Amino acid sequence: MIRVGVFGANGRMGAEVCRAVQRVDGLQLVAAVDAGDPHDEAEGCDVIVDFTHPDAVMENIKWCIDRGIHTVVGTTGFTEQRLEQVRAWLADKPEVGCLIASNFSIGAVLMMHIAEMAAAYYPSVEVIELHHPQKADAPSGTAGSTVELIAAAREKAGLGEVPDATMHDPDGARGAVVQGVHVHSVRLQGLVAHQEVLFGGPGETLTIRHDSLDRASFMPGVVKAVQDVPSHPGLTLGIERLLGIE
Ligand SMILES: NC(=O)C1=CN([C@@H]2O[C@H](COP(=O)(O)OP(=O)(O)OC[C@H]3O[C@@H](n4cnc5c(N)ncnc54)[C@H](OP(=O)(O)O)[C@@H]3O)[C@@H](O)[C@H]2O)C=CC1
Ligand SMILES: O=C(O)C1=N[C@H](C(=O)O)C[C@H](O)C1
Repeated sequence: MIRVGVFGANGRMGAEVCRAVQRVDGLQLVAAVDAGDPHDEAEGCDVIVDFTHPDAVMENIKWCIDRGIHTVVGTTGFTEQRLEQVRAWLADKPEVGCLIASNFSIGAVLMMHIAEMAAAYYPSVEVIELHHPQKADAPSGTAGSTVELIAAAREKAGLGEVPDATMHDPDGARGAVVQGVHVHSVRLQGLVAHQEVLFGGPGETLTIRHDSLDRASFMPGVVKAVQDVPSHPGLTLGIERLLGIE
């Protein structure tokens, strides 16, 4: 039996995770912690799942690692600097695992993987991410992970700059430029989490789109991560290995 705690338990994702954990044999929900609650009720957990806020997540991860508790982290806002900090904390606790994923939905992981494959073949690329208006950050963590994969694939293929990346754009109508790729963030009532990756070359375009229509889409990935993390010490990024995608 894996004893599971959830940080951000009253939030949109945290509440869904609490319900999902309670439905799975072999997992036991023992702590549901939200902002302002004392963390000590989560002391005896084997794994803590964090869906909180980019401003809170680092402190939460440190709290868990210090106590030898494995973590599954869906909260966004990770930079290379933050990941280095997590690696440093884990170095002092070699038996502890921490899995951080910008997106736990299978379709989103496949979208990123397919975008990485396509990136070498098209000079033009842009990302449009679309989310509910309560989302705390922009661009999304998924868009950040996607452009990181695209940028690496472009570099490996010897592609130079995206052709129109230096256009005069005084009002930001062309979106943010992240790792050389234009990223547009739409926030709209009625949406959950969606992303399009658009590729363009001579006489053709390719659009890869993923839609999370319900937060249920993230739960199989979160549950797999909770079951996996105790046997995988150190830092794991993404759920690709859990899905057999490399
Ligand atoms: N990786 C993935 O697949 C996904 C990632 N996300 C990410 O997860 C995060 C949360 O999203 P969402 O559920 O929509 O956000 P919500 O705002 O609905 O939920 C976050 C919850 O965490 C609480 N909280 C804030 N700080 C702490 C803390 N220190 N300890 C415990 N609880 C805390 C908040 O309380 P209060 O409101 O009082 O501050 C709130 O109840 C975001 O970063 C989002 O991008 C979302 C969906 C999927
Ligand atoms: O805040 C959300 O809702 C989501 N956040 C993650 C992100 O920033 O990529 C994952 C998904 O897009 C939903």
